[in-house]
Amino acid sequence: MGKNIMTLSVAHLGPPGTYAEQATIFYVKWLSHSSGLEASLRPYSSIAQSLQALAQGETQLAVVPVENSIEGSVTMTMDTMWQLDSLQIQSALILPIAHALISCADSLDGIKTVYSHPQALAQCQGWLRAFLPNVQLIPSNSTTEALEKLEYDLSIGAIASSRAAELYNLPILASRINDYAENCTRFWVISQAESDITHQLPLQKLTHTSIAFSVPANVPGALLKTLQVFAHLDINLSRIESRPTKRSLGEYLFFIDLEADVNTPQMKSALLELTTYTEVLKIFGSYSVLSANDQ
Ligand SMILES: O=C(O)C(=O)C[C@]1(C(=O)O)C=C[C@@H](O)C=C1
Repeated sequence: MGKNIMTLSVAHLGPPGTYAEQATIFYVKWLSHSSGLEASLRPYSSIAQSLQALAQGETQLAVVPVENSIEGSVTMTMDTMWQLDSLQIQSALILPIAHALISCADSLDGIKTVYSHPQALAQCQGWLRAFLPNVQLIPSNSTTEALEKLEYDLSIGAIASSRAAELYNLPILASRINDYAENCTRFWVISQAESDITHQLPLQKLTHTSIAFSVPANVPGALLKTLQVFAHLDINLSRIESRPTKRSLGEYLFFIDLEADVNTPQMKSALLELTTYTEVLKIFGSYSVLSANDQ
């Protein structure tokens, strides 16, 4: 098969109009400009399903949200990355997020229920408390999942992007309702580990590495020992998050982003030394960060 002839498919959270789709469109345009690779978009109904589709080979890439500047980690992404084996991060991209309240109601007074992804509801919680204190908030799989209901029920609102409102031809009742104006979400572009696609994607300077691990016992210094490995080798951490192992209360997995390329001698020896202090260690790979700010 010709190297650049096949069209890649990219899984993302749907239905159309999500921020994940917006991030995917940005990445696909960037791919086409920088390497001539063409890609088609495949929406899935949850973040977990888009990663599972990738793991099962239904698509070659997936674009998933990882972290938001207001609300922090997207837990569904972290948990699924841990559960699925052999996934590799190819790029990170940062997308500015501006939420709108979309509804067919005449005014805010008519709204009884607001749907959105839990991340979006959380990013607008102050605005919701101030302007819609008595509405019922209903979490959905994505910001756009409930949009099709809106034209049939004037008492429903949804929080999504103004781009989504345009796409579904729905009115915006309030714009820029996120509690902090500088709202950004980081996404990862993911492939299967050691897949052919790795060799086709444009070469980039690998500036970050993401890993996750569990520690063998809940003893004093267990986390400290792992962090000291990086401190001693002068490797900077840009993020650390914990998630429950789900095995028992008080037991955690740690997700760490490092500012270094996995192929450097320091990182190679750091990761080797790290295995002495970890139970399970997953290396999600090295990548560079693209900014979708100027789209
Ligand atoms: O529901 C969407 O539109 C998404 O793309 C998901 C998601 C997220 O999970 O963080 C992405 C960006 C915003 O932070 C809000 C929601």
